[in-house]
Amino acid sequence: MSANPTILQSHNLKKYILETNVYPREAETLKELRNATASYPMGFMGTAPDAGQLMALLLKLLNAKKTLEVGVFTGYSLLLTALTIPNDGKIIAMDPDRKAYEMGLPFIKKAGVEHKIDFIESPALPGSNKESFDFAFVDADKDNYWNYHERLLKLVKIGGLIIYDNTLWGGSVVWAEEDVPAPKRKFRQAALAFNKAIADDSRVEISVVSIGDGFTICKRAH
Ligand SMILES: C[S@@+](CC[C@H](N)C(=O)[O-])C[C@H]1O[C@@H](n2cnc3c(N)ncnc32)[C@H](O)[C@@H]1O
Ligand SMILES: O=c1cc(-c2ccc(O)cc2)oc2c(O)c(O)ccc12
Repeated sequence: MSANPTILQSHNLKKYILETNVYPREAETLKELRNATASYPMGFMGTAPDAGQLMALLLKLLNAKKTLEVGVFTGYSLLLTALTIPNDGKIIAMDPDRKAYEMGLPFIKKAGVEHKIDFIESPALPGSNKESFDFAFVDADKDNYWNYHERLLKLVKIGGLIIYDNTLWGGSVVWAEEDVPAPKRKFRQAALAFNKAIADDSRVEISVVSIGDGFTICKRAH
């Protein structure tokens, strides 16, 4: 897996998509946050901008107002969501790493969307089981995705969406185990198990999209 993971077959094709259709439409504050994150430790973990563009489109299609985010880091996906939902929308965002969130906070403030964010400095998941969210984005500890899924199916409304990031884990889901760098094997196994389980889950309609590091988009069916 490279420092800038892509599962598209061609780096040139990815560059073309970014330069032609993604960067020209990316909000200035998001661009600034992305650039600042690039020199932050583990900066490569930020959600890919092309995947973010798809997420914004889905948020708009859904008219999402109340959302949940598990795994904030410096806040690329958080700022993107805050810029996309209406002015009276709310995002509950959970991450034990307040320092990374605070690195991105000036960009959130500059964008004028801080009032939409309720940052919880804690590992997920929230205590409540009340179903009320239109949308959830999960981009945290990959070996916990199934636990998040079970919980989110109680928290997201019927018809709502859940997106899981990194479900193709740098494309390594189709590699031989011995070709995967040892530190990456645990989350590869987690992605393999998650992808198999979600395929069998009739509570959701799904699409696995080879964008960013792999997005699994789930619509709660019942
Ligand atoms: C890949 S980064 C998130 C990237 C973010 N979506 C973005 O666009 O910049 C993963 C984050 O998950 C957080 N994390 C790890 N375990 C977690 C947990 N149990 N609950 C919530 N967040 C967690 C880490 O602290 C890290 O900031
Ligand atoms: O290399 C990574 C690592 C993570 C990661 C590790 C441990 C956690 O508790 C959470 C996240 O996440 C990544 C990620 O989301 C990404 O898009 C690329 C690389 C990594």
